[in-house]
Amino acid sequence: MYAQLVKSEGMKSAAELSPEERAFQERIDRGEKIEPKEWMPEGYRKTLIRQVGQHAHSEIVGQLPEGNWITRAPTLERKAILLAKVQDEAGHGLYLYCAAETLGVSRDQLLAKLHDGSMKYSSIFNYPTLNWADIGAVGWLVDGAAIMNQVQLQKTSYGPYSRAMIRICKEESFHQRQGYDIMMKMAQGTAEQKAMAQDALDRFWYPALMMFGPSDKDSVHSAQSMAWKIKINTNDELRQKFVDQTVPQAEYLGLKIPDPNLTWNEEKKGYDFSEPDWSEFFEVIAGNGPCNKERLGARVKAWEDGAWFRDGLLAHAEKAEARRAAARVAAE
Ligand SMILES: CC(C)(COP(=O)(O)OP(=O)(O)OC[C@H]1O[C@@H](n2cnc3c(N)ncnc32)[C@H](O)[C@@H]1OP(=O)(O)O)[C@@H](O)C(=O)NCCC(=O)NCCSC(=O)Cc1ccccc1
Repeated sequence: MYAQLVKSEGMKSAAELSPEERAFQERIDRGEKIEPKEWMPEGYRKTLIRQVGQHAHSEIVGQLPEGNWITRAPTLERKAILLAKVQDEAGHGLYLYCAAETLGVSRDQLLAKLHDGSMKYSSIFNYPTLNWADIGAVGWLVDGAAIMNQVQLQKTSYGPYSRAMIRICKEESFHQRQGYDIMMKMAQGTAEQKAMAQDALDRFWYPALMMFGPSDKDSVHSAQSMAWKIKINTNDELRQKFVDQTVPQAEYLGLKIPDPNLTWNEEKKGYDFSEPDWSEFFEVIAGNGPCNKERLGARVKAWEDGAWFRDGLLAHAEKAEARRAAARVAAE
């Protein structure tokens, strides 16, 4: 199995693997889960820290575009739903930071890398949410794309990551349903509301397709990550599945996918569709998207504003420890 995979940069051939690495690869090939204290190649650990850490950062930064609309939700019910959804994303982030911590990196270290720009988060959260229809489009398309990826990641080889995905997927499917419900209301509303829904779809379609990462030929990590079953599918496979799932949903809403080349291909039993503008994608992940500075600025400010609270917690823990130490001495 390993020998058949196309090599990615820096990836060893089957013959180059050490005996430990070969035994590790055999465990992966048998479908065994790898648990925190077990031996793993350094590259496996590093790749997981990168992916799980970026995933956690995406959940945390991902609160910002929707959080922006909590105070402006059109009804009390919509507000309560959106509030719950955004809180769920915070929970996913914390859950994923815990999974990353089992690999020997602290949450503070990961956050420092997010804040200095050396770790990424999903490109999608660098686009603005301009009106209420965008909140529908985010739930429908962004959570829809996130689940398409995460359902597969439930089968990932690292135990803590795979278990985190099971819980997260349950919540993400509620998120996607609430987004689709907003789109339904708008698409069935006044002509103006339907136009807003179409406009939101027009703006979010290609950024949602970019969430799956660059096309397979430009994906530097896929081959090694798939050999280690950190990733289960290629970026293009998941993008295709997402398009095939989403087109009928758009048709049901009476909305048009903004792609003149979208056609059903009977032979592959899937849609042919236009690629996103990859130069835009690479600009966004290099920090030059419409909202990168605003998003990162908001996270750095939240970290700095929380300094007094972290200091307080630390001072309290130190006092409590000093009291325990004094009690131990007195008891001796
Ligand atoms: C598929 C991929 C994202 C990328 O495949 P890989 O094998 O890792 O990389 P590949 O070689 O193909 O790419 C080369 C370079 O390009 C980077 N890059 C690629 N794509 C992106 C991108 N879209 N954005 C930014 N950067 C991207 C990639 O890191 C690498 O750069 P590096 O070398 O690190 O500097 C994978 O990491 C994965 O499945 N992650 C887990 C899922 C996950 O993180 N989900 C997040 C959304 S969760 C959510 O949204 C929930 C929610 C909903 C609503 C509201 C709030 C929250």
